[in-house]
Amino acid sequence: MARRLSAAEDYESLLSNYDTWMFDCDGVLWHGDRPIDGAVEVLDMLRKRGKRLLFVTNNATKSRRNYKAKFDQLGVEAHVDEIYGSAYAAAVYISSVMKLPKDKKVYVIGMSGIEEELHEEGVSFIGGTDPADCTLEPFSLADFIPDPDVAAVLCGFDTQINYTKLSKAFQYLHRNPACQFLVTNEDSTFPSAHGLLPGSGSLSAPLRFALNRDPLTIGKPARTMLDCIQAKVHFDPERTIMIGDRLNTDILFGQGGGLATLLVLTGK
Ligand SMILES: O=C(O)COP(=O)(O)O
Ligand SMILES: [Mg+2]
Repeated sequence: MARRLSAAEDYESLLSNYDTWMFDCDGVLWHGDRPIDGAVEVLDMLRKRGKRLLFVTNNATKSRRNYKAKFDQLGVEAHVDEIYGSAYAAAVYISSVMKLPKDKKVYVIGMSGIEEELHEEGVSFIGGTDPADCTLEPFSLADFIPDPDVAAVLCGFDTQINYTKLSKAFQYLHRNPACQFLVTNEDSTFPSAHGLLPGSGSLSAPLRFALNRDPLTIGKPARTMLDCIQAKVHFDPERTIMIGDRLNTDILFGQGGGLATLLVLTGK
C-alpha cells in the first residue's frame, strides 16, 4: 500500500530496511545538467551509511563513462559499474541476448552514447551521428541503397531526429520483417532543466505508427534492464528500493523486479 513519507522516522525506517538504493536519474537526481536540491547530499549520506548505490537511467544519450564524468562534475562519488543506462542495456542485449552475428549491423537513430556502448560491445552500426543522416535535405528513396547487413534498428533519444533517419529506419523494417525493431525506452517526455520536452517514446512513435508494429523496449519498465543489472551486480530484491519520478517506467520497473519503490515528485 502506497503511503506519503513525511516524518523523519519514515525515512529512518527506509534506511534500516534497504541496503541497495537504485536511483533513476532524470527528474530524480537532476534536470538536464542542473542537480535537484538535496539529491547530492542524499547520495552522500547513503554512501556514509554504507548503502550500495545503483544509477538506472532510460536516458540513452550518454554512455556509462559519460555518466561517470557527469557524476564527477557534480562531485558525486559514482563508479562505472554502478551506472546502468538504456544505451548500455541495449548494446548488451544486442550482443549477448540477441547475439547479433558479427557480420550484421544495427541502424541507429540516436546519439554518441548509444554508439559508444555498441562499439564497446563489438556491435557494428550505421546511422546515429553520421553526418549523411543528420540532414534536413529531402530524402529520396530513389537514391537510397539499403545496407544489406542491417539486421536491427535501434531507436533512442536523438536531438537530430529527422525525416531521413525515420525513412531509413522505416525502410529497413518495412522491407525485412525479420529486422529487429528495438527502442532504448518509451518515455513520452523528458524532464529538461527548463521543463518537459518530447522523450524517446515520442521520437520512435512515428515508426510504430507507420509500421503498425510495436518495438521491443530495452529500458525501464522492461525486465531487460533489470536482467542487465543482475548480470553484473548481486543484490537482494527484498532489501532493494527503486527511487523514480515516473510511475509507468521507474515504479513499474521496481514492482516488476520485486523491489520496494519510492516515487518522488520532482519529475515535473
Ligand atoms: O531520458 C529519459 O527519458 C528518462 O531518463 P531517466 O530514466 O533517467 O528518468
Ligand atoms: Mg526519470
